[in-house]
Amino acid sequence: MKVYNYKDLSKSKIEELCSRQIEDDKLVEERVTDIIKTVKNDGDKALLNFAKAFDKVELEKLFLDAEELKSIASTIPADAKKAIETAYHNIKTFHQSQLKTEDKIETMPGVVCWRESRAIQKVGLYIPGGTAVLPSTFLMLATPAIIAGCKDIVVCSPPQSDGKTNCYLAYCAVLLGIEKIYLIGGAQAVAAMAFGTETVPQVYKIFGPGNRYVTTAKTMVQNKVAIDMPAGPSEVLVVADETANPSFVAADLLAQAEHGIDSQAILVSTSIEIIEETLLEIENQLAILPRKEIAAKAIENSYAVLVNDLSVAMEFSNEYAPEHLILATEKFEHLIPLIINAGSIFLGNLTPESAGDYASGTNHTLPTSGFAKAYSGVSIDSFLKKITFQHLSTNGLKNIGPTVEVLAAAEGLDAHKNAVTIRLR
Ligand SMILES: NC(=O)c1ccc[n+]([C@@H]2O[C@H](COP(=O)([O-])OP(=O)(O)OC[C@H]3O[C@@H](n4cnc5c(N)ncnc54)[C@H](O)[C@@H]3O)[C@@H](O)[C@H]2O)c1
Ligand SMILES: N[C@H](CO)Cc1c[nH]c[nH+]1
Ligand SMILES: [Zn+2]
Repeated sequence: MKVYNYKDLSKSKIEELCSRQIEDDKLVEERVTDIIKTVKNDGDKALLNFAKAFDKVELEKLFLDAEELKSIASTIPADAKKAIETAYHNIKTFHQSQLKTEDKIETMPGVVCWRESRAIQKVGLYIPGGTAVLPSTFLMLATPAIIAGCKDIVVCSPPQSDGKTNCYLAYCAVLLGIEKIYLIGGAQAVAAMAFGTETVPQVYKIFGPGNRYVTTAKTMVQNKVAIDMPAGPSEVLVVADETANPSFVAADLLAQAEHGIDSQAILVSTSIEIIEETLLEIENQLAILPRKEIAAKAIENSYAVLVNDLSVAMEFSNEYAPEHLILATEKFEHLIPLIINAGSIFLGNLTPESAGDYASGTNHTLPTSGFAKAYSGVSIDSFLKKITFQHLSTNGLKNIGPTVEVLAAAEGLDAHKNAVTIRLR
């Protein structure tokens, strides 16, 4: 991990450090364009071929039904079952609290406006399963979809080498009442849900994180379906001062680094001692990690920045716009108002990012690659449309009518003006 001193960084170097561009981005785009086209043209046949090519499995069929899921789920160990249920409870509790009814507003006497929410009827959820199968993502996506009231919930996840899925995903399906999992991964899953195939239903909005193939596919199908956000390779930025614990900081950096070689783990600190001790701790902790090759590669592509005070650290963080921001300091309260761009925040030295990944209740599907400047993470709102209503009484029509008539005339739109005039007569 390279160490920079903020005061030596030019504006363009800061931009470069905050960009997540990877050399072969073009190649991934070309490959994904081809995958989408093939799924659009060949439907299920393409999906079976891609499963063979990318997931190394010859599937007999493209989904597991309720009976099969129940049977796989029955093999889950008791402690995992309990942990999934606890996580589900917290995620459900937090997301249920986001359901709000808005007030009706009288903008002028007799003119009443309000908004009501309606669930998106057909949604597609992508559950990653390449380097690691993520049942936690299943909970993070399906729980708010169900609370919001989505009617058709299509779930795709890459198949295992035995053409099935694991007991954790299957147990989530049983717990959530999801009766089918489509065994489709990568860009082809996104294409299948965007365009539909003989077997996979077409949806209106696609949700879920994934690798660069998945994320590129989601951005490419946006003229056909809505998407939650670009939620690509995981990233974390830790702001640490002299009150931070280097072992904890190293553990948090490695937790995101182990997701994939293209993950980013950034440390911004006011203390060179904390940076140096964290780097040593990373080496120690890496040595005993089963996924050490992946994590080491991601750490190699990451960096640390020495700053002279915490406000500069926050400035850098806002420019980077991390998916996860950890404030590893006892003085985190003062920093909260300075946060502008970030997906989810972890406060103080005792709040590991993993808590949010699994079980605190907040959603772990979050914007990456700087998209936290404009997108929020998944929430109940992601599964809802907000529809506006208005009602004019006789008095309301009299009050608002002249304003509409004048503005319509100013735009030269006489039919608009007449729709009011005819009622005022
Ligand atoms: N931002 C978030 O909210 C968030 C949350 C969880 C996970 N993540 C990220 O999700 C990602 C999951 O990635 P993953 O790879 O483990 O699983 P994945 O399910 O996203 O991707 C696996 C699929 O990628 C496709 N694929 C692999 N190599 C390919 C190739 N050469 N050409 C075409 N397609 C190919 C295959 O179809 C395979 O099924 C990680 O980067 C992780 O950091 C992000
Ligand atoms: N850190 C990931 C979001 O970037 C979420 C996750 C799932 N499992 C473990 N972590
Ligand atoms: Zn994680």
